[in-house]
Amino acid sequence: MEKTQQVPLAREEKILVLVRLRPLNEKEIAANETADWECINDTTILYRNTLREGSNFPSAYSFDRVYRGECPTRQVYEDGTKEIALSVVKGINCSIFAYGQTSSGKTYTMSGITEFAVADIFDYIFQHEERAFSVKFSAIEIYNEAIRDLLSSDGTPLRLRDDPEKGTVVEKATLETLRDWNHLKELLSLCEAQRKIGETSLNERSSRSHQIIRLTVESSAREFLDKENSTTLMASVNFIDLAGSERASQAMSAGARLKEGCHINRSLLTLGTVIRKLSKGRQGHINFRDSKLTRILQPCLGGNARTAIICTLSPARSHVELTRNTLLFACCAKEVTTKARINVVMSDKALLKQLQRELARLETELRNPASPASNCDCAMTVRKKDLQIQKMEKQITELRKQRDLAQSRLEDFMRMVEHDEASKSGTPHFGNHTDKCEDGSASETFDLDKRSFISDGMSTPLSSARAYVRSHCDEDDLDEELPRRSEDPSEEYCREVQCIEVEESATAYNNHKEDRAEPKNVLGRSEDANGQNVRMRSWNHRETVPGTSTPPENLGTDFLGRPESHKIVFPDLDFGSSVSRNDSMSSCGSDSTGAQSIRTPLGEEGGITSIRTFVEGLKEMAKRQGEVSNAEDSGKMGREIGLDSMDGEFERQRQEILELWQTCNVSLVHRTYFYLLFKGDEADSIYIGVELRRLVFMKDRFSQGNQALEAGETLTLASSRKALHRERKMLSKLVGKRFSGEERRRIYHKFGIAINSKRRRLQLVNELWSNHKDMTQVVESADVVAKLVRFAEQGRAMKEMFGLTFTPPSFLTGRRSHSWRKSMPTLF
Ligand SMILES: Nc1ncnc2c1ncn2[C@@H]1O[C@H](COP(=O)(O)OP(=O)(O)OP(=O)(O)O)[C@@H](O)[C@H]1O
Repeated sequence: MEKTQQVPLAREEKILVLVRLRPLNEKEIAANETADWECINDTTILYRNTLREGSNFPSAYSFDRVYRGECPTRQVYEDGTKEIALSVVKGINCSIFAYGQTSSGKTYTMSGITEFAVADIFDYIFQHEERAFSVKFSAIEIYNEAIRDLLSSDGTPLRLRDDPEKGTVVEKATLETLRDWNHLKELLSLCEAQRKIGETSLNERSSRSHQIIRLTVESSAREFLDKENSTTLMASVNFIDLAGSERASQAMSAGARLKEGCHINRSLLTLGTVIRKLSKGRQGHINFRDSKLTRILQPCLGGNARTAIICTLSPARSHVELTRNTLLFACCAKEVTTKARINVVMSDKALLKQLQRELARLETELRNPASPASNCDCAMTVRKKDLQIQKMEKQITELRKQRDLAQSRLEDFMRMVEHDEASKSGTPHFGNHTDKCEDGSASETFDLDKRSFISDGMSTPLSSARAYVRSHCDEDDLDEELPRRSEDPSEEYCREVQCIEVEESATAYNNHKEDRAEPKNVLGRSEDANGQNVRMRSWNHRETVPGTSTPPENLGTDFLGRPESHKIVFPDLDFGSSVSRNDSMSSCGSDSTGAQSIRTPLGEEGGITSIRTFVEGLKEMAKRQGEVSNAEDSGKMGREIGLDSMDGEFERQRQEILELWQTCNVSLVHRTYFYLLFKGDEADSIYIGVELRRLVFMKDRFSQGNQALEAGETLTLASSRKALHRERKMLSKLVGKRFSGEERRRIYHKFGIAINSKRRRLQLVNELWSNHKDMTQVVESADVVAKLVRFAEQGRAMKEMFGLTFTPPSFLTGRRSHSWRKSMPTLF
């Protein structure tokens, strides 16, 4: 019989923070330094300078463990970091890093910890012959904000790439499959030789870069290898030796050392800020992207990983300030929570099979009502669902009306545009309009019928805005001095910008998604960044490996495995809002991720024939997961699959959206509408989820140099940039119309534009939405664009119309819905 896939839970835990005090070194002793710090027990370190003046700083600091100078690294490893490091063999990502001022003992500590941990990992592997393991090694350093591969003599900086599934990825980093202990030692020596080291007055061999050594461990049960239902555990452990903070005056650095010191301090400052913000509970924007170090470390700092930080200290009085800084960092770090999961990778076949089984089960249950005992419950549920369906049907009718109204307005508007074009060129146009684009690229036929597509869906403001801008892209008379046209197309633009969906877009989008499937290797997984197949390898070098430690028991058995590729994943979307039906639908959207792999069969196999079936199905899935969760860990599962409310996620997601808008050159009008409409109500979660997925997809396509489809248009990074440029030009035309002279002056002032500067309107619109990190600017940009497009007059109805493709009538009315499937991708 086939194994049932467990739905493991995520485990939230605080970062483990250890403090290691080194003894005074020879130089410090020679300089008659006093040791001002003392570990008074296993968890507390005390500042003992009796001469110190009254200070605001505390004298005692407590952590998970503190270690005195004479304490060996082995002990720091054994009772602190070992358990975390060994999580990797159970499919849980983990990181151990050393933080502290220069010469405080980071490299000393991390080199020992790395070797002990790898020895134990080897040991575990040899004790578990029933599983086939593969261990890969990679090492990079971040030197002066450039990333270098420590396993390659080629000094070319490596690039960071944002991968929608894997997060931030270092491109083209060498990945060595570890053979044995000697191989590991060889690689470690290579890293040591390659790493940037320099002499400062505080440390003869001061590390001038942040070093990250990564081991990626994969394992599969031999019994199931090459079988359809094989699953793989895959996780990485990072050993991170940070460069040390330093004062230029103390390190006596100059020239190259000084420059290095500046880079080191800057990136550590960003790390400190990130940790400080995370310690306060992840509200607001967390600036992970401000340095390469924090981008790479993002998962260890609050993401899907277990993390230990070893803060190293010098006891010397002369270093008291830096020591205090380190302790403050450590105090914040101990408040940071991470949420590690078991990372399970399923083969495509196994995944498909499981989903088909699940689908069949749900259908059977719906067709044959449950046992008499639960009939009553069932009837209640059905009644409830019926009521919900009726309510939604009403909403659909209402939305249809709004859509039809928008459609007729759009048609009027298009007629007006054609008329306008015809009168300009002197040639009458009926129905079709050939649209010349600014870049001189191939013109496009603008067909009213196509534009009014609206059979089932509605477009996002983005698509409509673009349609309008395109239809006017021959208007280059944007200079402030040029006379304005007597008609004001912007009026229509403002009204129409809210409308309608191109149904074809969904189809094309879907097709693209299908095209996205990556090449698979024999284990059914994608190739890694180097194009190497990620394959199982058995381990055959028992005799060469030192260390005999026993693996920790029961590590993470109650974790939630979340996919990076085809992992078992239940929908990421928040299900908690009142629009639960919509949420349910979204869980069936098409995506190329693991989530998609789950969803596709539902749609493609046509197992869902009515909304009731569908809703029940999803509900059942959620319930099933809830059961597993209860069995394993009292109810956390609910949160994992999003049954709770948005839980403060809103701010984080909104920040992500702001950033993605900028990256993907999303229409300013779209941004404004979205920003002003969705302020974090419970019911907004679905829209936010939809927007995020759409943007992530678009960004992903762009970053691969591919096209994305948006409302039926093929977009590339370049074309989206151009569209945005055209939109800015259009908006610049409205500045004079919408704002009085006084208002304009005020706005120019706000955006730092000289009142008498040339083309100031264009300057202004170029400033709008130009800095997603500056929330004041975001708010003001939204305000200005809203006024330009008269958003305020459009009312709340817009919210419901905003890209609302998840209530396709044909689906809800029970028709077997082709268009439903087509409309789904806009959810992602
Ligand atoms: N706990 C310790 N016990 C004994 N010696 C130590 C200890 N920690 C560090 N040292 C010694 O102190 C010196 C500096 O240590 P190390 O190079 O590890 O510091 P670091 O924090 O990595 O410095 P940098 O940031 O400049 O690279 C080394 O000679 C090391 O052997």
